[in-house]
Amino acid sequence: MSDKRKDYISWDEYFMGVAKLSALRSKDPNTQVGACIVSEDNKILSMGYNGLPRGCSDDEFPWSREGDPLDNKYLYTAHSELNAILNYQGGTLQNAKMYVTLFPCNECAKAIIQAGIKTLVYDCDKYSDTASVIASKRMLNAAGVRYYKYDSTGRTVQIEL
Ligand SMILES: Nc1ccn([C@H]2C[C@H](O)[C@@H](COP(=O)(O)O)O2)c(=O)n1
Ligand SMILES: [Zn+2]
Repeated sequence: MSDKRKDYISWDEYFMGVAKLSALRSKDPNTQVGACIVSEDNKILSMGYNGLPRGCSDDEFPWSREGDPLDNKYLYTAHSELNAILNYQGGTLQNAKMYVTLFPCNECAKAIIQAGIKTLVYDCDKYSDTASVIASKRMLNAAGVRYYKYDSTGRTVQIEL
């Protein structure tokens, strides 16, 4: 009898990998974010990436970061975390875990808390100094949502698409 494979990916690598793959669907030219929601028993429940709401054309709405608020992306883009929550078609996300490639903003933190998600695993935290992320952490702490940084193994995978 042969031994089992030893170099299989861990649960964290698997789910953060799915979040990273989801991010590749984003049309945002500056920051692509992906999220993957997982049940307590490691089943994938939902995924999302940042983009425009349904019916709002990727080619007609702005992707710029600057200028008049009505002419840049910020008022229009739906964040990956919110999309993952809204994409869920099942019952409840109570006690679920979210893997996300970028630390959630304050608005997504509210949705995460209200959805009953209890654990958050994030990769990048490049906006940690902003009021949005500081407020997000304040709310997650108050609500008892545990969060920790993804501990990357540095392993790379190549997938032919
Ligand atoms: N946790 C987050 C944070 C941001 N987003 C989205 C919103 C925008 O599409 C983009 C950020 O753009 P930037 O200001 O870096 O040019 O990422 C998200 O989905 N989740
Ligand atoms: Zn957000």
